[in-house]
Amino acid sequence: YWKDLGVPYVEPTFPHGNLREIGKTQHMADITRSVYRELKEKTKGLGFAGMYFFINPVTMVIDLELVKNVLVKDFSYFHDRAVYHNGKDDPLSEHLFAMEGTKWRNLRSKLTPTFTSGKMKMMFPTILAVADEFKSCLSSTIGDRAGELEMKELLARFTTDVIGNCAFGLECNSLKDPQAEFRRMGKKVFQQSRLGIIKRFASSQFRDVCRRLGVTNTAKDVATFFLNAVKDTVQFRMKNNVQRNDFMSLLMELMKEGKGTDRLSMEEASAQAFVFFLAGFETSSTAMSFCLYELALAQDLQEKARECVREALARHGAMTYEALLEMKYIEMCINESLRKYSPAANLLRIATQNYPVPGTKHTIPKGQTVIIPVHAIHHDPAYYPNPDRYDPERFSEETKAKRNPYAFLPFGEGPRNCIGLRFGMMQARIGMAMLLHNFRFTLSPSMSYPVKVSTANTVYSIEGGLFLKVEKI
Ligand code: HEM
Repeated sequence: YWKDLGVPYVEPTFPHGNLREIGKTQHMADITRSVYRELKEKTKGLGFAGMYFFINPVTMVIDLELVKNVLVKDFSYFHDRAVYHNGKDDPLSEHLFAMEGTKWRNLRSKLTPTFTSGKMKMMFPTILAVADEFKSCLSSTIGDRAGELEMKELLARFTTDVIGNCAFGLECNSLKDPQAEFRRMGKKVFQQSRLGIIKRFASSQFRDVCRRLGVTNTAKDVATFFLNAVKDTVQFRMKNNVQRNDFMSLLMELMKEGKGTDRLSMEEASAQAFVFFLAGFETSSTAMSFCLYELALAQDLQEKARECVREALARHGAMTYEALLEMKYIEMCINESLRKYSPAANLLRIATQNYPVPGTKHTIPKGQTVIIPVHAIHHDPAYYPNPDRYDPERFSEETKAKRNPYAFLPFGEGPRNCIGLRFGMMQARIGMAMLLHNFRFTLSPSMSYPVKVSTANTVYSIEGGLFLKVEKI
């Protein structure tokens, strides 16, 4: 296909196309990074390269101008994401991340008000309370002295409790109880077998056939757990007339208002709660893990970040929403982790109509998957000199202003970008500020460096654990 079109591509193998090593020796980030590196020069003037997911051709966008067209300028051609969903057999798959067309647009505009800065400010005290619990949990584990802790799991428990509290109004208790059901279920969704990863990709490519065959990607026990969690919460709130300023309340309103298909059913509401939970905890906790890892490697940067927290707290007298907004260096450190280790390694779209690629004789045909290789762009020396170096100064106002904004895409871009961006950044900032203010982190002799990336996780994350020496300050 690509050869006939005269488009540079990487030779595929049957039946996986370019995905042969996925979940085995490579993460999807490695695959797209190597295609990007090999073909960037050869695609000058064209702006894209060819790949294969199984037997299907996929367009990989390389030029940032074309990235902007796909995500923003020509959004009307690319409003859907190449994600499989099957509401009939797997109700939890019918969520905002996977929905298409008008149904997606209507729900997106209804859910957007949940994430305004005003709402973030209201949720701030809840997140702070979980951060305090996180601090107590670390303190009691290490006792008076320094101790070695596996921080990746602890951070995942922190974000699980935050999102459980803010989205469901539920105490997930995973900081207190590592075996808490919410944590167990969350883990199960992201840690997949190679077969599970391949099934996910295959179902995204052969959506109609899979729907006819009744293929599902959500494990039965996970589906039962989340459907019951939402049903119980809704029933409890209705019975006891509970009013809260959280995501669940908004969903309950959408279940009451509107007519016909406009009104959310219990299953549809559960699917939205499910995706907010999933999208909310793993991404943020991996971003924090990598940030902590880099700051443990570079003690001077860690000290600078700690100083930034101390100064803001001294100015405001306590950890307030306003103090948090002033912690610019913490934000720079998190952004640099999101650059170097973007939790979502790629963005996916489908062309919903034939798309003539500007300035070329080519057309992306209707139905074809389009991939934007975020991880590869974030490691391109043309945008980030010495890209494997961790350097928060890349996100100073001055340096940022000189860079093409489409070279930084951890939350995607355009109308279909991450709806939870503000919330994700807020919980990461609060978590990092609390950790650095109270503890010092150094490398542990029992861990090998540099850390490896897990090929079994859809999110770009550390293989095994992040063992660090943690010392009270
Ligand atoms: C550091 C944290 C986070 C990262 C790195 C992240 C990243 C992303 C990315 C890359 C996308 C796809 C964007 C695109 O295709 O252009 C996305 C979509 C989405 N994210 Fe996040 N996310 C984070 C936190 C959150 C949180 C906290 C929530 C909810 C509470 C959330 C909910 C969603 C949803 C619902 C979508 C689908 C939006 C749509 O299709 O309309 N995310 N996220």
